[in-house]
Amino acid sequence: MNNQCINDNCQSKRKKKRFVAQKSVCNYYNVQYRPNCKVCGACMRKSIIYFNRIGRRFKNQECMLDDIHPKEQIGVIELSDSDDDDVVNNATKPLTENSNQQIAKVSTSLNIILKDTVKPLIIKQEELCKSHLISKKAKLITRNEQLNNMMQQVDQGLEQLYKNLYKFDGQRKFKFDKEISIVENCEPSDNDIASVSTKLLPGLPDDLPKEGKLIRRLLQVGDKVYGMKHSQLQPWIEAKIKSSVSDTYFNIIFDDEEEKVLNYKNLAYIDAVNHVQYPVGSRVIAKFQDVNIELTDKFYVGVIAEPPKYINNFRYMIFFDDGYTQYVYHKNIRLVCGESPNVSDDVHKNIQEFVKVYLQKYPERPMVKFNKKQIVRTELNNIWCSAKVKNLDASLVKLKFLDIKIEHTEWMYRGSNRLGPIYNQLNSNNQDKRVRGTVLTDINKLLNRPYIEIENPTENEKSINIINSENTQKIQKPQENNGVIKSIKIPANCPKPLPYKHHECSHFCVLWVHYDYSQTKYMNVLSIPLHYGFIRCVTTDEKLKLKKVIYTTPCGRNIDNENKMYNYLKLTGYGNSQMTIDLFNFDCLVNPLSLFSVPEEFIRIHDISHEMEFKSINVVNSLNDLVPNHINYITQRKTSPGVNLNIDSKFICGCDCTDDCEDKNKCSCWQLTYEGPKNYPAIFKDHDDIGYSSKRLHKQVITGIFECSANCKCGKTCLNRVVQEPLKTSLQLFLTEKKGWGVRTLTDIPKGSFVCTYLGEIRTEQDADNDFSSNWGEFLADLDFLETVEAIKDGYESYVVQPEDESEYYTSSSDDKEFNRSSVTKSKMSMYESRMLLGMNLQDTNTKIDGKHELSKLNTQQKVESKPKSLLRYLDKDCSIYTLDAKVSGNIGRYFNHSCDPNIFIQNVFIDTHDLRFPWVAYFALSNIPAGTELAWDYNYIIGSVKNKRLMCQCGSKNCKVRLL
Ligand SMILES: C[S@@+](CC[C@H](N)C(=O)[O-])C[C@H]1O[C@@H](n2cnc3c(N)ncnc32)[C@H](O)[C@@H]1O
Repeated sequence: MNNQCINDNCQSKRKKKRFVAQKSVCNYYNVQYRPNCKVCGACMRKSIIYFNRIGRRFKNQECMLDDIHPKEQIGVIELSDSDDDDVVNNATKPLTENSNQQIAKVSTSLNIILKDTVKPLIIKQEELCKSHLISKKAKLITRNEQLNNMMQQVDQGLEQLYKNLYKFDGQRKFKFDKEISIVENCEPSDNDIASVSTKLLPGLPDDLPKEGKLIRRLLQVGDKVYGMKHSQLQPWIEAKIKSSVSDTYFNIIFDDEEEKVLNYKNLAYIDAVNHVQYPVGSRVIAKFQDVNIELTDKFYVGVIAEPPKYINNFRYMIFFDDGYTQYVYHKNIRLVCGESPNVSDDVHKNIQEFVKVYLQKYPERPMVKFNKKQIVRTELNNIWCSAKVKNLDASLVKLKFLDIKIEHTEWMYRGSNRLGPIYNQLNSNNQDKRVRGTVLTDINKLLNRPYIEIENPTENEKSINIINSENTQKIQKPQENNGVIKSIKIPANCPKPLPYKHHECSHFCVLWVHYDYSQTKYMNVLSIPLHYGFIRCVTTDEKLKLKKVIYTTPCGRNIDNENKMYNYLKLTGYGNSQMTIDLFNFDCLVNPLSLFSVPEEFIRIHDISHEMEFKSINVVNSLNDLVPNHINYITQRKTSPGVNLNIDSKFICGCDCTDDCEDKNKCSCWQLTYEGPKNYPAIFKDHDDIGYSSKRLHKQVITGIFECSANCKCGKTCLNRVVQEPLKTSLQLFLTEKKGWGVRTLTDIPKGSFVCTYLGEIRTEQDADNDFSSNWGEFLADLDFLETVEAIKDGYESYVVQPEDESEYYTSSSDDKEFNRSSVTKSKMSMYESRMLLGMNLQDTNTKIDGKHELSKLNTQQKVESKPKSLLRYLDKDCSIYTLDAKVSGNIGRYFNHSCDPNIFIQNVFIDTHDLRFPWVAYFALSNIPAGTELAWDYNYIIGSVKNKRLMCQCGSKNCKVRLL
């Protein structure tokens, strides 16, 4: 039989006598009452003393709650002192009818007595307890407020500490310690011709007159002149006017006494003009310098093609009649005494058409943009050869021809149609009704191949401005940027990291923060972890003298890189509610708390997506009252009749991964992404660089990305699911001053982040072409994935073949050499097919005139040949190209404007179908993008390709190409 005291903390000896514990005693010790419960004498006394005290208070009408109560709460305070044990014991004794009546009587009179005596006491006690609790509640509220205030102070202190670590100057820029220099987006070194404009520029030469009206003086008998003694392509010789035959014809005598009657268009003044500069288009003779053939200081006839300016070292560019182009100083140029109203009528037939078109279009000049060592297909003696860029000088390029027996190097004008890119553009420049072609990807830029750009005529002025405005530059904010960068506050009641104690991490480390992505709609994406128990700070690594980002996890661990964070998330993740790695960023130039904020009054529409996107996209107009034209906002692509898009998941393969597709070698979807680049080893050198890394994309994969899909075993947190996720970036549609509507980011976007997709209606090319409402294709984007991949093949070997000095290009490994060589041979075949045609039908104008000075075809125009045939031609009839039309139906992606200095790029991604004609079109960040910046991509429009359409570019970037179309 259990003889233990019901008080767990009973101190009395085991042998001491135990009594039956009544209900009230059990209550006092918070033990459930049972008839055989026992209590020792001491513990019973203690409870009786307590109840006596309480009873007295009750009787004296004092608040019972003011007393000291046992620590454990008492379930019931029983006022009766009836002995249940007695009741149980007595229950066995039979009661007589008489005694029953007596009990009933006593009970009634007791009830009456209790009603008269105890009830008023209970009512009083109720009142007392109520006021006691009210005053206690008030005290707790005050205390709670005090604690909240203290919490706020701590938060403010922490925030200040945070700001100090960032050195946040209120205008969002970060300041760094002096010894640290962080170079972002380095310019491509002095190889790049663009860098010429930022080099230290020379001063104005003393002998260079100002611009002004050119006046030709009349020729007098006895004047010394230069005359065309032999032919237009030979040097002009000094002579004297012997007599005038008419106003325009003169009899001249050369030094060797030979006489000739020449028109004044074949005579030039003996001295350089000194009152004004020679304008572009002036007919002149100039000293031609040719180091190769030692033929210097002789005057040849030509036309001024470019005026002297900072960027060309204050020299004139001259198109000589024999086809050469050279820079010449003012002092080495003489004005021809007369010229036709159209100066091109006077030049040699070889360059006549070229000069005519050039002067008509001037100052707009398409030129090939080169980097040193690039290889470019160039015409020489009617044959297309590979030539390597040796040097650059403003508008000229020095090329060394590679696949010819006799060494040949020459300076060429970068706009010459002997250069493959210019030639191709001229030949493919059949004007169209709408924009098309390489709209989504410019292969040449991407692969660092030479490409054409229109020279910016104001470049010269710009470079002067750069020099003069140093330090004094005051950028006036355009009105469209009517917002400020604020730093958001993480609410004080958000979980904060616990002090670190040694432990193994598991999902318990983060379970308590209750992360739920569906609740994050209004948070900056990078601030999400900071709302759920993480802290992020920037510290200086004393050893490396570099700033670095450290996250403190909810369990107090410090993590300083992406890999460790990924492992942490893996260890602590639980199901689908785990955080993904793209919510974290370890770049100290990115601030997860920055938020671009515009005054409320400029917000015209709260959400242009009508809550179809996970993030609302508000429409802001700080310029006028306009709102965007209505569009049918969509979050999935639509198809128009005739487009057979099959997104049945049965037709795509899926992976079996259960590791979030972390092991790329085991994931069959990742392998699909790797497949394309295998054909282009010279372009995709580093296998690890291809595709997503921690859900970010740092480099475009032209051969496409294949994401995991509905058919895969992997879950939502898979590393190969990026573009298919709902919109995470906080975007805003706003009215720009010169480009219509545009899109800006409200938060900092780290480099490589997925921004959003470009959605529209998929239409057949023919359907889009015939639809006049599509206009010139403003909202069309050709799904030109296949064409783009084809374009990589085309000319692939010009990227690989470096026959001149192989050592520079082949890697040291002999295996690699073999690899590259075989790819050269392979691609040469296709090159042969596609390019050799171009060499045919060229006029043979490369004849020697004077035995020394070779006639070049630098500027001569060749007959237009048909475009190289594309593989697409051989594809099935049904494999036509499709177009995304976002004019009527589209998403936020349709509003992104063009910039010549873009901050986002396009990537083709396959998700719901592996039909290569139907990629998803996705935008990714090209660099870290600060909050408040407009997002813009390079439209890659081919200038002049749309009939009757001319569009000036308003992107405002330093490298603006002036024309968009
Ligand atoms: C795809 S839409 C972009 C959204 C457009 N701004 C709007 O208001 O709907 C392309 C059009 O935007 C304008 N645009 C885009 N970038 C431009 C730029 N850099 N300069 C001038 N206009 C530009 C041109 O009118 C172009 O036809």
